[in-house]
Amino acid sequence: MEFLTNHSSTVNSTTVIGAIKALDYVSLKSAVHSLWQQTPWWQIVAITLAIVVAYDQIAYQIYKGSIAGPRFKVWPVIGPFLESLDPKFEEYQSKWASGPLSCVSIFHKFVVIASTRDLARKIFQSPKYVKPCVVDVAVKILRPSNWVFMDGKEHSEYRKGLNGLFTKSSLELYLPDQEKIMDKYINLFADMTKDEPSVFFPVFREVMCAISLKTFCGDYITNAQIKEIADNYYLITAALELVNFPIIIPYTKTWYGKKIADMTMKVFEGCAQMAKDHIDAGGKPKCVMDAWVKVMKEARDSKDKQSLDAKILIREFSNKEISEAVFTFLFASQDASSSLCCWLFQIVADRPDVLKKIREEQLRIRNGNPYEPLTGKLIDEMKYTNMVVRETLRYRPPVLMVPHVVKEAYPVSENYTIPKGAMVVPTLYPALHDPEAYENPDEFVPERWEEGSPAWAATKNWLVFGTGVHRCLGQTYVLMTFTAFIGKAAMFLDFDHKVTELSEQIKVFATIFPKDDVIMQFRRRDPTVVE
Ligand code: HEM
Repeated sequence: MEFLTNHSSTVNSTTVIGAIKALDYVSLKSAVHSLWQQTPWWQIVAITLAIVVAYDQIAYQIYKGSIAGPRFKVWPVIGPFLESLDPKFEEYQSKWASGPLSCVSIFHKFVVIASTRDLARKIFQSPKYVKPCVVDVAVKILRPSNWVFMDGKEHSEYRKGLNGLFTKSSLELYLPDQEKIMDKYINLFADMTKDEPSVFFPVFREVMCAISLKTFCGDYITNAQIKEIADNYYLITAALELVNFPIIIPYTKTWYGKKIADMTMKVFEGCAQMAKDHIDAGGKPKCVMDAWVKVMKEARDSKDKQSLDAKILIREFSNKEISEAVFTFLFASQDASSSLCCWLFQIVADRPDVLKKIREEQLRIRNGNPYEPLTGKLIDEMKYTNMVVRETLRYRPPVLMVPHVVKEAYPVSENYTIPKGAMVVPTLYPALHDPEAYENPDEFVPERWEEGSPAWAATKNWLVFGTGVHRCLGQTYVLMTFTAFIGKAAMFLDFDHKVTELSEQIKVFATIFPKDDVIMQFRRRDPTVVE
């Protein structure tokens, strides 16, 4: 009975509240309607804008909490959008110096920048909370099915299958084809600057693209295809600028970028089929595609499939899948390798003592024969040349920062939690210029990489290639290829760098480059002598 009473009283009060609500709604609706009719349009626009700006400022204050960053968003809503169109290295540096964690907000995006070694490492090693992110349009250019967009277990399984393509023993197989391209460009450098110096930024980009394409596709890719891809690759970099329109509109940067990416992947598909035919016919692997196809074949032929540790390789990959993955290798390597190439040639040219030591070493390990073909063993003996490459990577790390997206609220420090959906950017440069790890960090000193030295001991600071589950797949490749390339170039060419007031200044274009684009002249020399 009591239940019934209570029940009926509930029904009654609900009915009454419902009636009041209905009344309220009707009167509220008519009040809003008459207010709408009485208010001039410009006042409505002004009020809406004020609400948006106030919401944006309040959200910024809440997200910012105690970390460093502008007190208010000086430019409402857009934030420092205009500065981000033309990023300046010095502005990045002052941001890193402003605090271990600092922030900016551009449009709706809240970005947290981590500038200490330990915070950067922590972020790289927190796949539970973060994953690497690329600009929106990258998904369209690289295609959504691409492995680089995988996360968690799916990513690590796939990655296991790729690691073997870039081990030292695999890389040794690719050396003969790589050396052909190195020789070709060493000659070209001398020919093209016979009469006067030239700007080398575009030339170094072309060399890097050509070496990568030869490594990935061997002789399946023709010289004409290499030339076409190398000539047009900059359209892909331009399409993937940090600030870009996410929808692909015909004849815009992103449209051209996608066109070149599709064309390149089409070429790779054809190469993948040729690699399959070659390996099926019992051929030896000579390039990355061959190596991949060979492991697939081994898995197919293996009686004991479980004994293969990379289970992912047991399945067959289509030509399209291979082409998409190989495209990501090109994409990941092209800008960073071009940056390293520019700085390496400039730095060596500006330091005749370093150039001389490289030559001495190259001739010594080849027993005086500069034409000795490249092998893994020979590159292992290039200790000093390797130290020069390593020090260039430390002194001018191509990748300054690696943007990540926060998957769930991330307590990155005792006092600060990064909100879900924000971007967090671990930076690499400060760790690589940390005076505690590297004495006089702003000086170029290859000798700091002598075996057993403090620089070697500071493994935690070596963030050139990132760390954790997404660490660079190509790091051994980079050290081997560049050591071999600068070693050969030093023997066969005299380097002359035209130093300008911009040579040591840093330009940010995806990675970093000398601001004057490296003006150089090369002359052929007798490779059998040091002086
Ligand atoms: C100087 C040259 C290079 C530098 C400085 C560099 C640097 C980096 C960095 C900082 C990352 C992000 C790592 C992380 O999130 O922890 C990365 C990722 C990657 N790099 Fe490199 N890289 C270089 C060349 C290459 C080359 C030559 C290749 C391929 C042959 C390559 C393939 C990749 C791939 C596939 C990833 C993504 C790995 C994943 O998500 O699992 N990189 N690289």
